[in-house]
Amino acid sequence: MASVQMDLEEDVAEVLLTQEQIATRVAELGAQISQDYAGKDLMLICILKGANIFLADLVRQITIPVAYDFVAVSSYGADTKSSGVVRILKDLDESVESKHVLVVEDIVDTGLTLRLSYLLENLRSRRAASVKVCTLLDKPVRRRVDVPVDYFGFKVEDQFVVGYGLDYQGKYRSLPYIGVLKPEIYGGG
Ligand SMILES: O=P(O)(O)OC[C@H]1O[C@H](OP(=O)(O)OP(=O)(O)O)[C@H](O)[C@@H]1O
Ligand code: HPA
Ligand SMILES: [Mg+2]
Repeated sequence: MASVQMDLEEDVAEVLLTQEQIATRVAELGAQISQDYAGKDLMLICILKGANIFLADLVRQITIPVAYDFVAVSSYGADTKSSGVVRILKDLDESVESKHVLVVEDIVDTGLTLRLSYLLENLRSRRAASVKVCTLLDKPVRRRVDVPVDYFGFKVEDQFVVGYGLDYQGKYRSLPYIGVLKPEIYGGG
């Protein structure tokens, strides 16, 4: 592995999900979504930045026609805890009217990003035919507000995870697997 990746790896205490485990599960999700949305006008909406790697892999496992667009809503900033304030930084470029929308997230943790952004309500008010949520990781023990998760890759425990798009202070997104950071990295140990 390249030396930059080796530097990042030194901060990882444990690999939680390997590249292979992720790929297998993403393929299963792609197959399920292809079956569920067959014959429908499917549009994936990726929440930047964390979900972009999942989106890129997921769309290539979907075997029906699929479009995608991006929104940016950020709450975590540089911290490991949600600030509770969610800003819309970038809106959709395309209309979702009469499309079956699947919102793609890397992780649903407290649920505040999806809830406080009113993204799901917003998409419904723009007359999407349906609005569902697909997240790679679901961390239900930390949930503070109810969020409908229609598809998930893996459930995770109450640990701050990085890699495969997930960051800590903007770092670690490029790791090909999902790992747990050493507590000393974020002052937790
Ligand atoms: O359910 P929650 O507790 O709200 O946490 C989940 C959200 O937090 C992360 O985004 P972040 O705000 O870190 O932005 P990023 O994707 O640009 O890293 C992640 O990508 C989710 O969007
Ligand atoms: O565990 C996490 N890792 C990275 N970003 C996150 N945003 C919410 N939870 C997490
Ligand atoms: Mg983040």
